[in-house]
Amino acid sequence: MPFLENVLRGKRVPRERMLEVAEHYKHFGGVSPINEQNRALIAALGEQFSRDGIDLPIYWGNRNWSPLLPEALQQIAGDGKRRVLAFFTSMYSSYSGCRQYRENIQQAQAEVGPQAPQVDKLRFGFNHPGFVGPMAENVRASLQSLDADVSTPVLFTAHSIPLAMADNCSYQRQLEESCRLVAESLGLTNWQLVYQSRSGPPQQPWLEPDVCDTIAAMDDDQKLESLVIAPVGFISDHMEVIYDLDDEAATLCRQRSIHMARSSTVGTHPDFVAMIAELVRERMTDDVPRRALGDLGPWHDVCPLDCCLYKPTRP
Ligand SMILES: CC1=C(CCC(=O)O)c2cc3nc(cc4[nH]c(cc5[nH]c(cc1n2)c(C)c5CCC(=O)O)c(CCC(=O)O)c4C)C(CCC(=O)O)=C3C
Ligand SMILES: [Fe+2]
Repeated sequence: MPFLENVLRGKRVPRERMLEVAEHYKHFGGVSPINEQNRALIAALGEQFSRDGIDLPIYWGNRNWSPLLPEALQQIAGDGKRRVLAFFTSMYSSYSGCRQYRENIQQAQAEVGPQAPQVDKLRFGFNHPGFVGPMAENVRASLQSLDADVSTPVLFTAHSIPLAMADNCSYQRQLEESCRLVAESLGLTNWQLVYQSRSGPPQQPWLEPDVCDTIAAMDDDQKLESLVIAPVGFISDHMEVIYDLDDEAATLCRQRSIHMARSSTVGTHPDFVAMIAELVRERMTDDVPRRALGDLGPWHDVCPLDCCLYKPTRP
């Protein structure tokens, strides 16, 4: 509950929703797997840095639970470091995944005071071969586990956000691009981007369609035999994946006798870990090419002033 209170402070999300989500966490002993997953990613990245000859320490700061961002910046300052590169654990631009983290960093810098390091964020990786490649590999593995071919429906999922948030960022455009790149690399013929984990009040419009609504509609329309759900909007199998997909969506599929396979997120896939190191190297020297697949090109290093603006309307 204290974690959820932090997440939702000042947000337009009903209290009943918070209590409902607390139940999701209680299914897993009241603990999110995300901290453990971030520890694993940091360990893998440390090994990658050694292999790549990148002699930099790695720190970790969360927005809503310890280890918190101000503690991390304090530690960095205490170690005498003046400049930091920040990897955000989201591949996409939105207020939640971009601007809010930048605001959190500024607040943490203010807390630490004049000794606080300068922080530069790395570009988003939604169209990087080190993200698209592993995602495609995981979708292929799901198809194989179902003994299914490329005409099997694949639902790519991402966290829904309020339309008022989506209007001021490139979230949907980047997601569509990731999905298209994964789909084209595998030759998928029946895929769609849908959304999950919406949490606002019903009268507030959020990105649609919802994953479960889509499964029900597709199955009503034309009986579904098998289905792949690929959570392209996340980088680890945290609560939104293991509850909202592996429990809720999986239950719906079981009730309707649909064979469903949920693709793994990229997690600590070696190519993804190597991507993070590459994004770091890009910013250390001028001779590292900025790799990006598809039409949108490498995303910006420095956010423009109006990047991912969002003024939540209070209830
Ligand atoms: C875009 C996006 C990502 C993807 C990008 C990224 O990864 O950053 C993401 C990831 C995550 N969201 C997470 C958890 C939660 N998100 C909530 C609520 C919200 N998420 C939002 C957006 C996003 N969320 C929004 C617009 C809200 C409404 C409140 C607000 O405007 O801020 C709530 C409150 C309860 C609820 O209503 O669901 C919880 C508990 C966890 C941790 C899971 C774990 O613990 O394992 C992760 C990785
Ligand atoms: Fe969230």
